[in-house]
Amino acid sequence: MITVRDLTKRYGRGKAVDGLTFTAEPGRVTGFLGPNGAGKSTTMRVLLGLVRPTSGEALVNGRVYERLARPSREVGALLSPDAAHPGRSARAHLTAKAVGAGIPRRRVDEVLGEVGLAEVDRRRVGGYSLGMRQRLGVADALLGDPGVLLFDEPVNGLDLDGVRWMRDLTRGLAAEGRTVFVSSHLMSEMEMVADHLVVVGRGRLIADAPLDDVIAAWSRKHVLVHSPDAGRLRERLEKAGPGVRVEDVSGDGGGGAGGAVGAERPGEGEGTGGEAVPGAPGRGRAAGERGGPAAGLRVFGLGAEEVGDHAHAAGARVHGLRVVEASLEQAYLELTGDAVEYGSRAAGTARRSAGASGTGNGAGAAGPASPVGTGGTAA
Ligand SMILES: Nc1ncnc2c1ncn2[C@@H]1O[C@H](COP(=O)(O)OP(=O)(O)OP(=O)(O)O)[C@@H](O)[C@H]1O
Repeated sequence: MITVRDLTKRYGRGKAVDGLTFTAEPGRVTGFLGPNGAGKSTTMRVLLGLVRPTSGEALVNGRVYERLARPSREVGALLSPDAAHPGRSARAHLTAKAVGAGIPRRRVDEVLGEVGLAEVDRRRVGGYSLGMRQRLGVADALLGDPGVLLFDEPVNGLDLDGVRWMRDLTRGLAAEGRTVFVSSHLMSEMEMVADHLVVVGRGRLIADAPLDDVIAAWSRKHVLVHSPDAGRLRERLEKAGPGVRVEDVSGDGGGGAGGAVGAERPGEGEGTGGEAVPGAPGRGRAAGERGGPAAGLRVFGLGAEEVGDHAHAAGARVHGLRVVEASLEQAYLELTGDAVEYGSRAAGTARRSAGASGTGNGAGAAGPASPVGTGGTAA
């Protein structure tokens, strides 16, 4: 179990971690997600006693690292693939650590087998590929058979096989009842591996909730429709039933925390299979082909066919219509839109226009507008 309470770490004037509170429970993979510089590594380093917090605490099994009786039996960590000396063999590295920590030598053979390095255990680590060094880092973390595991960006630089292997291993460790805490800036990877997410930006908590809740609450499936007759269409849709809700895409920056639109994401939109929608927020509206500009509506609670039928019945021209699926990537961009330390201005603008403002900088974690707060889940 990991408990982080009101943790702050200051470097000079800046705060790498700023009042962070969350827990990571046994038996599940807790994804620690955030853009570069969000404070993930610093939090892990505080947990491991490598960095002293400015205030607050970070506990493993209820204790600060220095107070753990046998630390390597309680917590194992993969912080970097380069933790072992390049001149040593994997076996020598692990044996030295086992001897130092009072761990039986047979455990070295077990972990070498577990990570698939048994055949190359006497080769110098300097000749290992990144994937092999990452496996050695995992063997190191598992050596004391700890109940808590911290993996900092474990799939960075791994090929597909390595990513799959790491994913299976991570899930397997949680299935054994361990607390598995994995950092990543790759939302797609987290979607595959995490049960629960702690999302941070600029050192502050943005969300702390089960993965499915983050996706559902922040990135609801909806239909995006663009029409030069949006007013008429909106009127019609609003009468379609109590479960139907319509938001204006333009104007207020997306109508709240609801939905980023696929076309708003960097690298997406124009040119993706001809489904680009004119008038994506932040870029101004494209003029309608006939008549006035096409305005965008997000329609929650109806399918694409129904929206199309309503448009037809209302006599509203449709210039674009597509289903926006819920995805973690989309949710992540919404959540961290204002919390990106470095990033292109255009991307940041697009994200903010997707409704992230007001949820970034930690405000959303506790604010009443946030459906993915710490309140319900981090007790
Ligand atoms: N030793 C240090 N001295 C000064 N600033 C630091 C130090 N370590 C981290 N920082 C700063 O603290 C902030 C958080 O860094 P941290 O490495 O914890 O973020 P991260 O979420 O792990 O990012 P990344 O995904 O890029 O590794 C960054 O702005 C970083 O520059």
